[in-house]
Amino acid sequence: MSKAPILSVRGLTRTYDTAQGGLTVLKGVDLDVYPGELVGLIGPSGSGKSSLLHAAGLLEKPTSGTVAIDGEQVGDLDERARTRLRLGRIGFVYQFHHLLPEFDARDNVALPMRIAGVAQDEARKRAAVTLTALGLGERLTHQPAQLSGGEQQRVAIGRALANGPRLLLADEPTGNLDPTTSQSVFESLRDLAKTTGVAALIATHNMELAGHMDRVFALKDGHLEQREAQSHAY
Ligand SMILES: Nc1ncnc2c1ncn2[C@@H]1O[C@H](COP(=O)(O)OP(=O)(O)OP(=O)(O)O)[C@@H](O)[C@H]1O
Repeated sequence: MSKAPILSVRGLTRTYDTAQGGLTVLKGVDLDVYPGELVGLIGPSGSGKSSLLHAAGLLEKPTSGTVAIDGEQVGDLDERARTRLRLGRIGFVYQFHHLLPEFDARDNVALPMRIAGVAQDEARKRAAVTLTALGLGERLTHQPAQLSGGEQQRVAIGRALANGPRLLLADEPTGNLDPTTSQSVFESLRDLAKTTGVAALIATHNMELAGHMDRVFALKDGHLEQREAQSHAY
């Protein structure tokens, strides 16, 4: 691939202190994710997928190794700079959407823009455009409880993309959805990655979805092993 990677991880290790001593879950992970690319991260429960996402998303510092976002090494940044980078350049999608129940769909998506300093009218306008692209143009003023699970997860994707991030990190984004809904939420995510050029790293237990990503890596004994993405059209 000719373009520079958006996420570049080198020699990443992560050891947790536990009552039984140090538990090393990542033992030297190298990974590049490129613009517009969807990379699947698979592995059994406890293999370290979330640990890798948290380090890549600057939520936690690795024990050793480096993380670069858009070529910028983040290891030496102070907490304030990391927070700014996270807000502006990284979007997160979780298994459970964590939407604010008292906010409607549009305001949930507008919120990260408001935090980044965008005026309310403008933030709402942009949120409406994003939600319309996600097929929710008719649901802008619905609160999360008035939306289906798949719709809620689409709002969560819209919120993750609100500030035009370069990197999207998703932890089981379709984990609590039925297969058909899960497929259509994944397709929305894939379309957005392709149109916006965001680089996406997606942890999943769903092998069917993993097969539709551009590349797939399995975490095994603390290391990444590339797997063949058996891509076939839906
Ligand atoms: N803060 C922590 N302190 C101690 N151990 C931890 C901590 N966080 C995670 N672990 C352990 O590290 C291992 C990897 O956890 P992680 O959440 O990264 O796995 P995962 O692959 O995302 O699992 P799952 O698919 O179940 O979400 C697990 O054995 C977990 O118990």
